Amino acid sequence: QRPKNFPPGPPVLPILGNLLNLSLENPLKDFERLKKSYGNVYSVFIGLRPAVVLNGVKAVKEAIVTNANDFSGRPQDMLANDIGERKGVILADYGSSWREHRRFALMTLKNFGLGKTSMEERIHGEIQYVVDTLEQSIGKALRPEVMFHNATSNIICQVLFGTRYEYNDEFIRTIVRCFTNISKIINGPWGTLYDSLPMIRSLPLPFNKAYKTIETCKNLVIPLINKHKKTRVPGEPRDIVDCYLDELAKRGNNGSSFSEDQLLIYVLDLYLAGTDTTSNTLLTGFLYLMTHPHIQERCQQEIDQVLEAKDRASFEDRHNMPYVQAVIHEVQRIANTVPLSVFHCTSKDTELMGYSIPRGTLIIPNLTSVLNEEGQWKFPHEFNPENFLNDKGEFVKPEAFMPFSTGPRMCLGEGLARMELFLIIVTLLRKFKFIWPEDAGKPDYTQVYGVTLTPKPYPMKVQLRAMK
Ligand code: HEM
Repeated sequence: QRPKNFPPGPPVLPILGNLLNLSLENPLKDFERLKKSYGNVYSVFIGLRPAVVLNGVKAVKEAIVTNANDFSGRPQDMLANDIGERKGVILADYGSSWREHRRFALMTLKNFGLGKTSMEERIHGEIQYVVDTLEQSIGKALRPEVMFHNATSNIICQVLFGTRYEYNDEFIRTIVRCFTNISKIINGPWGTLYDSLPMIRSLPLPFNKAYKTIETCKNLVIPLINKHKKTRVPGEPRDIVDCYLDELAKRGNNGSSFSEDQLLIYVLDLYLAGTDTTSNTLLTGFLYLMTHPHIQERCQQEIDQVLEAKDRASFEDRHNMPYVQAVIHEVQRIANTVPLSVFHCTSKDTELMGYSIPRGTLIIPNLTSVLNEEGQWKFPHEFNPENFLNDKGEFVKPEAFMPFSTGPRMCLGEGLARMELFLIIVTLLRKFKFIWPEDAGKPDYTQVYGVTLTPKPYPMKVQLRAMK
């Protein structure tokens, strides 16, 4: 039953809690409906587990920014944590190991060139393979999901392992398949049942496959780490794995949170967080650009004007491209790539907007409710770059733009993701015209639910643009 002064919510059934109020396939509409009945801060029981859902910019910020110390934990007893052994960054609880690994990730991402040229070099290097793939597809319809997925995967692989893979490489294909399967299990009905009903966890049910699959991933990465150990020159890191090994040598074994076991999960974390998110955002972007040709053309005009004869775009050019910036941000708003953020958890008994919330309560920041919140956007329910432009046509970023979440747990890959989105979209729009194939019927903007939202697979046609 609800603790005293807990946020309101639908009546709770024994054992099942509110599972019957939520679609296990896609609960986003249910969360929206419950908001209408119970307000911006309400509670649901996912089986036996109490959860508080935060809706709208005010409630989300008040919890995870203003009261960040109380609201920045991660639940530690769900399938995802059990698989990840509570290590790494994404699912680590709010504490010193998380803090050290987060700081280290931000620092190493910076040293590998975020904001400097070398990250741009790596991204541009990978874009060339995308350009080649598109050039080979001129005149034919192609399905872009594998291409974008491989590109974002390679960018993060270069930062992590200093290497990229051919688009048909077995490593990439296996790791992508494994992560897709794990995320399907975690998000699907079996994962939800595992999280809601602890008594079924020891039974031989389909969620056990997730443990086997993560072993396959680890077995792919262990040889890479071993190779780094053999070939590295201490103090001269080539990539993040080398940086971590340097740090490990420096810290030794005296109580540090850094260890080789941590490294394995840390690397898998960054790979996982950095791939699907960015590629799904790109997929949404090109779906909308193809089906809104006037917006695509206006971007191309601005790109031609700003880049003139320059041989390629740099991230700095964004400051001269307000319209392109507005389009990319609008793509992120509509893509709503991580719709319920990553779940948080209260780390102590606390209060929010007059309600009492005990320690250990699951917190669901409903980013969807912020990205389409009425009153925060000029056009909350349509794809319209005007959401990010003021009367003078200048780029502005409303407070409710939080696809990367906010507060101390906010996405640490934001800088990398934004650089990738900008350079990929600008380079491709400069070179190609993207066309919705005539025989493809009406575009379907429905998204497939998961930790990340994905557009349904769609076809794409490309034509070379005459370079100005
Ligand atoms: C468009 C692309 C991306 C989106 C929309 C996105 C979104 C998010 C969101 C919503 C969170 C949860 C924040 C919270 O718990 O409040 C998150 C966390 C995280 N993201 Fe991203 N992300 C993207 C790209 C990336 C990339 C490229 C990386 C890789 C470097 C990355 C690494 C992480 C990590 C490590 C966390 C966990 C942070 C923590 O728990 O402290 N993300 N991201």
